[in-house]
Amino acid sequence: MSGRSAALQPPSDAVTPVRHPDAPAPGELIGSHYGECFGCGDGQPHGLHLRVRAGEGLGITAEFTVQPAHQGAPGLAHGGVLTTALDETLGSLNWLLRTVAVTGRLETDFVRPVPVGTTLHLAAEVTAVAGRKIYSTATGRIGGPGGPVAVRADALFIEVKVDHFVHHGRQEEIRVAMNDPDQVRRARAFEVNP
Ligand SMILES: CCCCC/C=C\C/C=C\C/C=C\C/C=C\CCCC(=O)SCCNC(=O)CCNC(=O)[C@H](O)C(C)(C)COP(=O)(O)OP(=O)(O)OC[C@H]1O[C@@H](n2cnc3c(N)ncnc32)[C@H](O)[C@@H]1OP(=O)(O)O
Repeated sequence: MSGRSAALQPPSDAVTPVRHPDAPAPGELIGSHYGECFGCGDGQPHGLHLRVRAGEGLGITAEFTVQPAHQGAPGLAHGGVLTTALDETLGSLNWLLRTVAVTGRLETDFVRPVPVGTTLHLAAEVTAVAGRKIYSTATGRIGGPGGPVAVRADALFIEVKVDHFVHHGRQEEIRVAMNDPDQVRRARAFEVNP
């Protein structure tokens, strides 16, 4: 059963965006956007450590292996953790558009339980853009990239400036991030749009 809410239906003036000329090449492993990110950072021992690759066109793929720390029921992944994996994969589409955007709305269908130890094969794509609104969709499959769907999601991301994080983030972490040349370089890569 899947029914998208009205907020996730692109308006009639929505367009199909183009992949940014500086987007990572298809097959390229996309590094973490922030080392302390719960979804993709190496600095979080219980994080998802999601590994994301650029796909063709407006698509991306990712893998996440469910760890014991991710349980919601004995031996099964927590639904919120699975949603995080989808959110992180959908967020990584930012790299293809070279746009900084945050999740505004995210709707998840949980289709099959996902046992601990399972590698979730995720795939996401941008479906439409209308002004600052970016519409996207994702699936998580088990057993392989062509395996049965365990989770799927539709999302609306909203474009923001890098300043969004500087303004809203706790100063302690912002200070550390801004003193890290690698982090500043990653953030700057998004500020240069054609
Ligand atoms: C120095 C450190 C830098 C670190 C950053 C470095 C690099 C980052 C770069 C890239 C990152 C790459 C990968 C990221 C991967 C994964 C990240 C995971 C993603 C997340 O996990 S991210 C956290 C959760 N996320 C939030 O923390 C958002 C909280 N929220 C807000 O910050 C505001 O709420 C905001 C900004 C969303 C909107 O606020 P706003 O004032 O800018 O805009 P406004 O309200 O006018 O909305 C404009 C149009 O969007 C429509 N709209 C808005 N919200 C909607 C909703 N919920 N449902 C339906 N429609 C919605 C309106 O209806 C209007 O539509 P219309 O134009 O048609 O009227």
